[in-house]
Amino acid sequence: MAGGWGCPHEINDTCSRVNNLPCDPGMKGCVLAGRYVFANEDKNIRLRQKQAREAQAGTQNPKEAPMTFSTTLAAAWRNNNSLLCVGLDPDPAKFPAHLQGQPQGIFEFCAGIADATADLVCCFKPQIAYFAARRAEDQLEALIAHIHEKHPGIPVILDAKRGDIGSTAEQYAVEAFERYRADAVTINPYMGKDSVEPYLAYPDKGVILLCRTSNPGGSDLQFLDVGGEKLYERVARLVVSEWNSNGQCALVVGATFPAEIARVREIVGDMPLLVPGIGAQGGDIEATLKAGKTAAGTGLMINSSRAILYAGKGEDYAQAARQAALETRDAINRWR
Ligand SMILES: O=C(O)c1cc(=O)[nH]c(=O)n1[C@@H]1O[C@H](COP(=O)(O)O)[C@@H](O)[C@H]1O
Repeated sequence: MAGGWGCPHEINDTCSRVNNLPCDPGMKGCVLAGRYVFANEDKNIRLRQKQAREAQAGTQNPKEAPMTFSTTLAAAWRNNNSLLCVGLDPDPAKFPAHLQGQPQGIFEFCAGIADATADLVCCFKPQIAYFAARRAEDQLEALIAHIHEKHPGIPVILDAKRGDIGSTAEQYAVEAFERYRADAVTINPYMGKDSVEPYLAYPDKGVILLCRTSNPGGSDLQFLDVGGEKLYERVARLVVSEWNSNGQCALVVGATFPAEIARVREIVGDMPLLVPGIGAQGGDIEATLKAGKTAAGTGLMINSSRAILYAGKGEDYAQAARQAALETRDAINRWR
């Protein structure tokens, strides 16, 4: 017998998609990642899953207008002819004088950068710590809403690097996707599949897992041998073979380690890679492209934050950022 109000699962059955939580007909639906899923919402989830699979295979029906992270990213790669991700890491100490001490200065600074570069990027990546450290979460919310409204084809990745047990991860997923309305979020895979499932339960959203990070200390754990392979290789294999059933996953691989970019590309096929580490961290653009581009010349979100944000120090900071973004996009495109 089906649950109340058209719940697609059986009463007292379990929802196999997330944590085997029990169906709850009394709540008019079944429990999914702490939310209640109604029959029509469930249908939408199935439709979006189908669209994501078709977009990956290139067989989507244009009339169905798929709106997943993967399809929006693929369209931005194409429409803006760009693999550049501009990272929004606002540090007020580096702001131009006219924005220093302004109550909405963080929003103003980042919105200025976004408006000046939106036609040159494939995505934006705000780093949550820069906002939270200054009690500016409301400005982060406003910034993401601003980007959605003014630049609707450009996906926003919330860089939060979350990772916790399932029940807590459910709250982080609500924070990223429902509070901030991000299109994707960065996640630490260290606690395993059940810690990632609450994010995967949003099949139209991107889940970007740390694999081979750009910092020197990344080698402390990610380079450990685990039964004949390196830990980062195991992460890549797990994600592509077991976690990516909705086609919504991507991996972080630093531009500072091109040999590992090549190895990850070998393991994951065409899965998108978020590649931070060019610009301020000194990663090499040519080596990154040679190691990481797909056969179609895409597959990468190459992040630069400080080198673009602080290219200029005056009132024309956004124009200076645009010039830096343009040069970086073109330097990337030279090797596609
Ligand atoms: O997940 C990330 O974005 C990330 C992963 C990584 O391995 N290395 C890394 O630098 N990042 C982030 O990418 C951005 C790099 O900034 P810049 O070095 O200024 O370009 C920062 O927001 C970092 O938090």
